[in-house]
Amino acid sequence: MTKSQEIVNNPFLNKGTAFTEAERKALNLEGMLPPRVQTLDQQVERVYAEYQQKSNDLEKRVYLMSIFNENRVLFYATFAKHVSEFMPVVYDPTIADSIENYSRMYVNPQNAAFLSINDDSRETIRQSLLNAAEGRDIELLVVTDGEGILGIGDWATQGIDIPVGKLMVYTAAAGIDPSKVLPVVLDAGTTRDELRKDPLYVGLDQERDYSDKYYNFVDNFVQEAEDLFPNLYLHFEDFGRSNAANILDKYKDQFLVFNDDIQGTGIIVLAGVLGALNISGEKMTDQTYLCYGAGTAGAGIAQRVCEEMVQAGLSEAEAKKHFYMVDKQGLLFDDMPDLTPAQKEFARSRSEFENSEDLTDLLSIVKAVHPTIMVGTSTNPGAFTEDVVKEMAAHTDRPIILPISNPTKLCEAKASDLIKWTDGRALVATGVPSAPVEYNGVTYEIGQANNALVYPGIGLGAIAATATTLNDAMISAAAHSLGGIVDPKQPGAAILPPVDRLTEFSQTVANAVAQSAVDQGVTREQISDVKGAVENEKWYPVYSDLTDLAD
Ligand SMILES: NC(=O)c1ccc[n+]([C@@H]2O[C@H](COP(=O)([O-])OP(=O)(O)OC[C@H]3O[C@@H](n4cnc5c(N)ncnc54)[C@H](O)[C@@H]3O)[C@@H](O)[C@H]2O)c1
Ligand SMILES: O=C(O)C[C@H](O)C(=O)O
Ligand SMILES: [Mn+2]
Repeated sequence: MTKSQEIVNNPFLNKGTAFTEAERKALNLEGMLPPRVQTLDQQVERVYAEYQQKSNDLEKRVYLMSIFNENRVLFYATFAKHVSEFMPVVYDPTIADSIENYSRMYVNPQNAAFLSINDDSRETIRQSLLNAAEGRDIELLVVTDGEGILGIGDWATQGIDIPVGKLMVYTAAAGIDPSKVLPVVLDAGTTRDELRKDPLYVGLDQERDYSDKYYNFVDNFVQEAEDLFPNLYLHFEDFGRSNAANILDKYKDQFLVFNDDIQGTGIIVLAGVLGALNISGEKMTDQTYLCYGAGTAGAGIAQRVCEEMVQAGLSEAEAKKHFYMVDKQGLLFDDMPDLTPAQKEFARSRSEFENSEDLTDLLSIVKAVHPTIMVGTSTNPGAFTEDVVKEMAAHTDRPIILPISNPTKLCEAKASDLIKWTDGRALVATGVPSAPVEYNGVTYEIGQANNALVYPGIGLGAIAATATTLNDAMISAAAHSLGGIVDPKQPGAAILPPVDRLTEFSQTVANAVAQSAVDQGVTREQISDVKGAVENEKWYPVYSDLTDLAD
């Protein structure tokens, strides 16, 4: 390829019709582009107009991805102008359709690294990461093994769109430089037979590996990534229930790592609960918490809220008494043989109930324990039925209800139903965006309890502070920093800040996390001006002069 072709084909350099006359001359681009030089604003207008022509969200997403593949500045400049409109298209829920159709729609690897358990030597992994990074200095890496994609299960290699999409949100929300990021998928096989049988499937045709070989593969990847990119922030996403917590626990004291489903979700739900208590005027330590769907996210959230009760003055044993975990078996009891380690922490004793054998369905459980907070992470659509919700609302003034299973088709309840069934008393947030609900003359704004509202700021804060670890104090600081953004006195106020202010509160979260790291002294460098360090780390979608790339 000639140098001029390399430039126009490099999404980190390409400006399309916005290459200036001087650049076209200096870089030998004359004749390679139509003659009129356009501004970035004009390009953004053109992209948005074309986007609006697309007939459904998946087509819109495919179109935006083509812009992303060609020109990062143009993609992010357009995204910045339409944040709340683009979020559900670029990210959840439309990303779920794009993952399910990934192989048949395959067009471009999107600068991702694809690693295979069949070739898991450290040399191959190292070379693969180097190839995908193309000499770029990587500071943020999002990795999945595709086993627990949202609530839609095992999509193995097709799950790569999750790291790609999460990284897009990092840049749009927090201004992470898109040339410093790397999406990675670890293909360890799949449990989904229909994928394996599909001749178009681009991943490995083999059973998912659950042996030590899998952990060895993950370890080779982590060690090589940490070695190649020494200042790395390593984000784990959508690993399966049997692996996610193990992997986080294995690396969290050694490297700067983050599990979004456990920690990010814990933070956003805690922030939502704090927002709800701010509205109701109730105390955290008076709450009774019901986790419905005690998997990776459910347990991560319960741990975070429990930690908050401990910080509010309860002993750990006292705090745990406020929690009830429900999974497929019903209410979880400590004599059940198949509990996960995280479930065991919160399992109850049968002796607490006269009818423990009957506590196998949500309605009976709600009747027995009278929760004041109910969080759904079960992937069981519609599980928060009218009966369940009315029963809950009969025993508490302001029931806090967060059905956050994604995507939309898996959500435990619709926000509009929750408001209606509780006569406007419920304090609600959902995992995907929900439209405001009109009820009895009040407009109820529905917050989005999605980790996307916090993980970009956490990453930016940790990277800007040169943090060496991401610890509980930093995580708690992130959750508390979102308070005060919503006016709790406004009737129908949301419990979480609105997505159209995502960039603003990502900055707030980043400042809080960076400040906490600096206060604790867990940074590589001495930082005196925390806000300045966060601002310095930010990238903005504007073109820079490329004439000096000329030979
Ligand atoms: N909004 C957010 O920010 C956010 C973040 C993470 C996960 N989630 C969503 O939460 C859901 C769960 O994700 P995860 O990573 O924890 O998955 P997971 O597989 O680890 O956990 C799901 C749990 O639900 C249980 N379950 C399944 N059917 C059930 C039923 N009928 N009744 C009770 N429990 C049932 C499973 O046994 C499992 O323990 C997904 O839909 C995901 O999209 C949302
Ligand atoms: O990706 C999302 O929308 C949130 C979360 O990480 C999930 O797994 O559902
Ligand atoms: Mn996730």
